[in-house]
Amino acid sequence: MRFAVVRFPGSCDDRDALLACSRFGDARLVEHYERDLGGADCVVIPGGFSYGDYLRAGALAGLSPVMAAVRAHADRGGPVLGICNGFQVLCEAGLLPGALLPNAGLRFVCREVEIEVASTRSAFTACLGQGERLRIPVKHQSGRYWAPSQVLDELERSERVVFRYAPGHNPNGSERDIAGIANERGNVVGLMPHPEHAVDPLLGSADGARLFQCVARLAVAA
Ligand SMILES: NC(=O)CC[C@H](N)C(=O)O
Repeated sequence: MRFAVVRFPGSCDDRDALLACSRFGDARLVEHYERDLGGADCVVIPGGFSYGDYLRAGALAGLSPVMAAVRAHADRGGPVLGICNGFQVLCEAGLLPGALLPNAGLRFVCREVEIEVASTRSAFTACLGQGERLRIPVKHQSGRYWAPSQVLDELERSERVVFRYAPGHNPNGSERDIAGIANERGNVVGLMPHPEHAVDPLLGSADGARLFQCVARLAVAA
């Protein structure tokens, strides 16, 4: 599998994302000004503070030239994973519904949390167990997932809530404990926790590696 990790000015987790992807395939950086993805099979939009989070986190990155290529890739059914700032970018670009608002406590949170696999109907969770718990760190100031209640109902009904914070682990006040969601086809996933920071027991957890492993395994099976 060929992974493309998209980098914007202010991205800061691109190196960890490259490391995580390189365990399961080839991984290369694609810059925000590029207009094609170099034949990548899977796109990862990493965490950080793209464009300094000016205007709203992810808003300016969502307008970058590279996002047209990401959108075309997603429209073809290609897998896209947005992590933290990447999730914010995907929401701002309209590839995922809803928005990431400032944390309920109005503080930056940086800690390990437990999340549960709420749906296996996505390219990154199809190989995981329903209800399975993963230990993964969060670090953000605008991580409170919000969408109108009809949208939340529809996300739940169509099994597009992919990850939930385990009881007592919601760090930001996200609606319905939502930690990650998917688009209708299940090929585009965004989540606030950072699987790329949890890919080795030396880091405290290797649970995050399973998302990258899953998408690579599906590609081999296809
Ligand atoms: N770790 C990150 O990706 C940070 C996300 C984001 N810019 C925030 O703090 O809200």
